[in-house]
Amino acid sequence: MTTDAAPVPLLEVQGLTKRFGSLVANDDVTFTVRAGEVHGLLGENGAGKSTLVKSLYGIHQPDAGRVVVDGRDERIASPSHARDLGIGMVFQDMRLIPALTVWENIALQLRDTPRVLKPRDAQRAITDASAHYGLDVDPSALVRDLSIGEWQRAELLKVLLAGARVLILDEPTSVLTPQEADALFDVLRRLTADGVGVILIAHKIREVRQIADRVTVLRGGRTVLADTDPHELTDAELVRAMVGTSVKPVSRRPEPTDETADAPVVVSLRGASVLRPTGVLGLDGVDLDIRAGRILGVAGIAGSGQGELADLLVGVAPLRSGSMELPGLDARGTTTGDLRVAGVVDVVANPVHDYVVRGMTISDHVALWEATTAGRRRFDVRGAATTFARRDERAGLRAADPSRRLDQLSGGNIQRVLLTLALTQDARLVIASYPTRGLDVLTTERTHALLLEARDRGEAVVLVSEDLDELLALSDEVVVLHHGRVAGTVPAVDADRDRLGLLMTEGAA
Ligand SMILES: Nc1ncnc2c1ncn2[C@@H]1O[C@H](COP(=O)(O)OP(=O)(O)OP(=O)(O)O)[C@@H](O)[C@H]1O
Repeated sequence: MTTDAAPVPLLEVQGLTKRFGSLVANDDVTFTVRAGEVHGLLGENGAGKSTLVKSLYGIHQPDAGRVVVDGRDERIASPSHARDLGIGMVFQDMRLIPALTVWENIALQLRDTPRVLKPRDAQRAITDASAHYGLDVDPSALVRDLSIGEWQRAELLKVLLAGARVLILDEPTSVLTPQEADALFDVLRRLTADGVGVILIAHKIREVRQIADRVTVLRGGRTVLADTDPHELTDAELVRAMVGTSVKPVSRRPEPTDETADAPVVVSLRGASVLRPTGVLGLDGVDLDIRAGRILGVAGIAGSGQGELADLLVGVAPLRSGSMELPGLDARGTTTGDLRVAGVVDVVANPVHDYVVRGMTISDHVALWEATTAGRRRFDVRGAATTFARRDERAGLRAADPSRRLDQLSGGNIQRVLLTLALTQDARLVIASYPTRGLDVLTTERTHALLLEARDRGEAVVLVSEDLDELLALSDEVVVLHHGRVAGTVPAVDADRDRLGLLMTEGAA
């Protein structure tokens, strides 16, 4: 894709430094994006990737350094200024307005939005762009009714129609199924063929290999590898650049056995149905036995009932019909509080929204966790730092200092705190929804090991994930959900990507 590359880079960063108080999040960073390339921005959790792109999108103001756009020095004052300069960004937490249609959302951000919108013109522009880039989405659909993949495509269209020539994507695949991720990469190839420069924040080496033309690696806020063709490096060299040391071989589970297939049932669902807030059935007549000492993988395309299943098991969503028996849990009832005290631990799918309390430190969260899992009303904030240090040592996820505010940590570092608490809890049942989303390579490995350790201690683990490799590597069996129903339960020995993929998309035969 470099044949039509412009001689002047689309974007150049020199010596960029950004501090938050005494913390230096970006330290003398160098970074270049050329027309027609996908530039992978890599690094461990907390390395400074999001901070860098937020400076490029005008959300943060750097303390030092130059940002050169199309050969001109710019001080990017705000996101709208960035958009005027042709820089667009798609966020992890996508930012469309759910109550509006796709075209209304897009029209709101077009450069020359007229005072009176002409729906037909706007819809035609969107349909043309959808066809050109292969971004399939219905302009008249309400955003709240879209799947995550469609939502992301709508977001991309919005950014492209606003005139982006530098497109920033912050971990776009973390919410996508493998098929959706492949489709997104096809779109990125079309964009680069048109001369767009893409900045892609990514954690998975496989994806970097699949799509990135060049990579830059940040470590501890500094550029440790600039502007490099990833094909010149081995996987081990790439990971070493990110983490700074050699990496131990990947931990793989031993061959799955059926020794625990008859282990005691911890929770049993029969004909379990759960309503979504919109009033439609999210989970529809599900039969499932969750057993001690086993990992039950849950697969499905986004919105197939995974969320409702997790919510039911942790007491957030009530049963509409059917039954939930808890023979292996000494629970007084099925409220969230009862279940937590009985040893049900929840790694929520979206910690930033559903776990983090704004303004509170890690210690505060630890005290809250300890109190609710013990069914106490008293919060021991003073003892929390010590407790957390013990858990951190046991988990080995290198969580941040407990005096820091949780809402000020990077996404991956928030996840590490939650995992450190959840996977050192000695629980009865762990519901882990997308536990490695947003985690760097090493932390993902360690989290996998912790889930296997929990299983080997006899905990029942329900692992919800869109990463089929992860499900296949860890699960003893995989249940596939399709439109809220069980499309099939496949023992790990018989499971492969094709079989799971077919059940996910087609349902039961
Ligand atoms: N608004 C803020 N206030 C204080 N510290 C911040 C703020 N935003 C980021 N940081 C800190 O800056 C450092 C870099 O964070 P950043 O989010 O850029 O990392 P990242 O590489 O994107 O990580 P991840 O892969 O986990 O998303 C971290 O130590 C983070 O806690």
